[in-house]
Amino acid sequence: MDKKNSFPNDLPEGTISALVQKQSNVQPSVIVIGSGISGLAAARNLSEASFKVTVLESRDRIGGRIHTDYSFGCPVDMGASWLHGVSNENPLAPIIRSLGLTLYRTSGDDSILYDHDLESYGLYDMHGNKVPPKLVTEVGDAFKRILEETEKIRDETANDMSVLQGISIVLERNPELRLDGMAYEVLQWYICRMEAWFAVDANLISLKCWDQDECLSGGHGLMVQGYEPVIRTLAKNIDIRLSHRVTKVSRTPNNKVIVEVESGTNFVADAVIITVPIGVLKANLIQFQPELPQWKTSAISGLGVGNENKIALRFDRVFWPNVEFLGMVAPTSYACGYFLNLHKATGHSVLVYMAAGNLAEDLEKLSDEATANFVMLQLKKMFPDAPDPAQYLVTRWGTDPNTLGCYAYDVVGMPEDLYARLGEPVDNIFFGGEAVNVEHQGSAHGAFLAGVSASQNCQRYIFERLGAWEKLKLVSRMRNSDVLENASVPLQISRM
Ligand SMILES: Cc1cc2nc3c(=O)[nH]c(=O)nc-3n(C[C@H](O)[C@H](O)[C@H](O)COP(=O)(O)OP(=O)(O)OC[C@H]3O[C@@H](n4cnc5c(N)ncnc54)[C@H](O)[C@@H]3O)c2cc1C
Repeated sequence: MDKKNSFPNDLPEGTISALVQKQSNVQPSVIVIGSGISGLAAARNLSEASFKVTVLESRDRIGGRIHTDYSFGCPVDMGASWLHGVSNENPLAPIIRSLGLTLYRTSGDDSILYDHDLESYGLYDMHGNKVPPKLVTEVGDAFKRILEETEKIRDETANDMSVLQGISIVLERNPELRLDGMAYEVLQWYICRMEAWFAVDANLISLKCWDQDECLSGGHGLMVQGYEPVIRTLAKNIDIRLSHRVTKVSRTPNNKVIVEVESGTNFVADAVIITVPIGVLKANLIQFQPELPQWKTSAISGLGVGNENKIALRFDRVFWPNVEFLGMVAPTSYACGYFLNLHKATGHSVLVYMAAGNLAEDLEKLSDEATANFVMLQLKKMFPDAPDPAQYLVTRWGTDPNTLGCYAYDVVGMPEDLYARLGEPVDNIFFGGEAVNVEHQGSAHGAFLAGVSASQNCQRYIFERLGAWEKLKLVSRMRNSDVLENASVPLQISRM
């Protein structure tokens, strides 16, 4: 029996499907916009509760900001690549375990501001001199202290300011924490790494909100086989229409939604779940009829969107040391940089350069070739004899019309309830997506949870409209045996 198109006949009394069948013989329908991890989580949840679900996706592929590229002959994640929180409390753990995927833990530290595994770093200055590991550790300790002092500034000041401003005040007040020479450059590198977490420069990050993310336990682990298998699993048997760019969402007087796509085709359903990136919402690429209320539009415009790009380089041979990260220190955080050494985690001779904030935006002004050349110049500062890469890949998350940025960040002085408001439904329009998750925004697991939560709200809305919410024993969680099969096996952690 095709689960997508009809109800099973043996519906237990008290389920939504049985109730709806009895009342109207019409299966409740939901359109999900976007086939990233959030949209797929929402679609899967609803599909398993016997809703008719259609996913409309603008790209010709699924996964959104999770995108594993295989053109190097091995998996390379050009969007999300880490599982933040390598533990069973991570909502993605059951899927990862059931698929037998391996994680390479780069750091056991749960901190988001200081998530460094110092032993596996190789840092160099602009002239190719290796930074002594002792200095890296010392500056790391100083940076930790600076962050602690910065927290005190936050606690004693009513008004918000940027993290950079907070750090400047700390250095003014504590001359012993000021650094110079190479130590100053290493400090800039730590700031560069922190900026990469938020995907925005430190002069734009809100001090009030900067460390408010909930961090799951277990540290940070790279998905050795890439994130793609997770996406494929969630997408299994879901009706997904690729190359369907939504341009308009209209509510009708009879409680339906009409969703229009670029080609002019309309889709009608009882409700819609929007999981497009915050950058797409901010750019008003989807029109709403009637317009969204002011409390919603101000939440959309109030959030910031950062940018991060990856430049992956495949070489014919490994010529770099066996460390997890190779970094360049410099007089400003903008001029610092780092490469993730995928060889250590996966055995493939691939380096991934990661640029965030202003640098990520500036790189998008260059051609792919010029970007790869820029990255090679950085690499040659460390390894003058580095050969040309055999292949390279360049992302443009900031200008890609399907994304328009990397993920949400907290703007200085923003109201505290923006994420919550973003997640609030407007009648039968529900909102999922990374930026909606109050505790884990900017992450794959946060986006997944936001999708699950939007689908639960959507189910509740439809059941309430049917007037029988209390009577129903709802299934509002992932219960698919396909997905959770073998869920009791442990997470596989490797360390090469
Ligand atoms: C470079 C980078 C590195 C990252 N690293 C990590 C990491 O290591 N670990 C981690 O946990 N998280 C990471 N993230 C964040 C993580 O990737 C995202 O939070 C998550 O994938 C977002 O999922 P989503 O479903 O909310 O959005 P998306 O994955 O963006 O899905 C939204 C979908 O909507 C589609 N869409 C857009 N406009 C329309 C339209 N008009 N009509 C129809 N469809 C539309 C898009 O094509 C897309 O498929 C990273 C992100 C980036 C960009």
